Amino acid sequence: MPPSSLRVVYAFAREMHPKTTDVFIQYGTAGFRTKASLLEHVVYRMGLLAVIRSRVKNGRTIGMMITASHNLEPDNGVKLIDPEGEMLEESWEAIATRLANVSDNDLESTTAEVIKEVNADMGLKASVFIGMDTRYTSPRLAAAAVHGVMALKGTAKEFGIVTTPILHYCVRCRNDNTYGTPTEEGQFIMNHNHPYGEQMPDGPKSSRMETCYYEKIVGAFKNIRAKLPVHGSYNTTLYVDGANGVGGKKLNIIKKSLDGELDLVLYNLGGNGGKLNLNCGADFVKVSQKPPVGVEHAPFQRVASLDGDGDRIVYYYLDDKNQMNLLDGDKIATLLASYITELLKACEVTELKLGLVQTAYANGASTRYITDDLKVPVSCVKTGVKHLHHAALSYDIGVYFEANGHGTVVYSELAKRTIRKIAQEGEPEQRKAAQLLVNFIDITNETVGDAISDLFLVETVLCARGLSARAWMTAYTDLPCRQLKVTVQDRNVISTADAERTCTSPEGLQSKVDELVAGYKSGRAFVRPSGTEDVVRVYAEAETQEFADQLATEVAQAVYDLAGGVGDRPTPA
Ligand SMILES: CC(=O)N[C@H]1[C@@H](OP(=O)(O)O)O[C@H](CO)[C@@H](O)[C@@H]1O
Ligand SMILES: [Mg+2]
Repeated sequence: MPPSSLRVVYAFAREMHPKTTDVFIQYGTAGFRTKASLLEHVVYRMGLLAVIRSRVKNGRTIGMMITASHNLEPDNGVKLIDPEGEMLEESWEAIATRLANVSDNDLESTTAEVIKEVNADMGLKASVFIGMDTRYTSPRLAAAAVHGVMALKGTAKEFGIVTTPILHYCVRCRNDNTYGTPTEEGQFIMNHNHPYGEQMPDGPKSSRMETCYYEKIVGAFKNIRAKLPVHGSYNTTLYVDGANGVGGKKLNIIKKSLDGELDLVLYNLGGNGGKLNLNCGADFVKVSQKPPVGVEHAPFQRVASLDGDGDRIVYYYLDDKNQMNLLDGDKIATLLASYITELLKACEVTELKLGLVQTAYANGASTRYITDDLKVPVSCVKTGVKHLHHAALSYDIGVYFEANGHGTVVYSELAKRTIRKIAQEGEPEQRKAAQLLVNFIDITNETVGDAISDLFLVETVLCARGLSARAWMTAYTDLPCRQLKVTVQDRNVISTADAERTCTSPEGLQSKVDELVAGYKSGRAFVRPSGTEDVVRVYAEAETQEFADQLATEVAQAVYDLAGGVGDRPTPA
């Protein structure tokens, strides 16, 4: 691209999306995330970067999702999606941070430098898919994204309000039509064809694109249900907390096509003044260990709680003493892994290696259960789905979940080929199990953790085993745990190693944590800087809730003292 063309980049930025703040912003665990009012120039610049990335990937489609997930309404964010539907390659995060923080005056030259450094052929076509969550600031940011894409002569397609995993899925399908229906023919709310860019046909004015996603997941769910009679203590009524976000809205569309196989009773769909993620949603339920506001149910009723952008899910029920019983990402991962293992055994497949991936936040009891009872290999990686996803790809079948309910299952080509072959050519009993497994794979959104896909996977296993949530709970008993946040002057003074389980700086903090942990039976604790909030996170578990709370408070105090705490000292949990 001749240098003169880059003037458009500068002019657009100055006129429409000027940088109005000097606050430094960093591409973290989940892209950029901060107050929506500080983001417009960042999103515009990510539009530029998405085009450059698309060209480096030979014109393959890149995704841009406008969301701040489980954060409250005033926040927003943006993250890029790579061609396979995965998170942006880690080495590009620093480039994203650099481009987001340069002054408007330096934007033109920095863009040119980046293009040179990554060796992008700016003569190639470029395609970017853009989706957003339900925040009122999202449409404005999506417009900034489109402008960024157009400034570098890429083609932007807007999907409007979608869950994050729907956008990941669509990006993957656009680049690999064996995974799903090619997205060109789907529903596009709007095409922005640059006059010199790639010309994309308008899709039919139906919801074909989403139907493709729905067809994949719900179609496979209905297929599997036809083979699995409802029995035992499984009940087809499922209550759902939609966090007043996009996931509940999409389930409301799906609900009508379920033909009674699953009776979804939906709450917190965003109407009636319900505020996004406020005292509801998967993150609130997991961290506070309290039921969400706005959901009414009888004791033992199974409830699924989604987060604001529909990529996380946890389950819970209240018992007859109104006590919270949480079935989190660890419980979901173990449920799915044990069912897949059971089906593989019935298929008589021994050559496929199944493994589970967790983070340090996984409850110690779950890790012990996986190793001792399920006898499945388990690895621990750094927080953030990209780390889990990559580790899971090293298995033929990799099950990964963060304790907060973000996860999925990935299957290698060998695993899929092997299972499909048995489904067609195996002995009758093997064939039956393999056919269930084929449907199970189809329900899965392998690109990223997906609350909707995970919901149907969980419901499948519970139905197949005739389990109530109460019976599912008995697989193992969680160690009581507590999470706290500490505000410090600069959270980057904390460095960690060993999948974030050991703190390597500031000096003395880890030995203090070790000393505190040693005072508790079944005690475990660690600290790490958050990648999405300006805080240090503290995690502790111990034999009783009282001890877990106490240990967490003591560790939080150590962080405050040794890592430059600001504001109020941590108060007892
Ligand atoms: C303890 C915890 O739940 N951390 C979350 C949170 O990251 P932090 O880096 O801890 O802020 O947001 C991430 C993005 O949603 C998610 O991947 C991660 O698991
Ligand atoms: Mg989310």
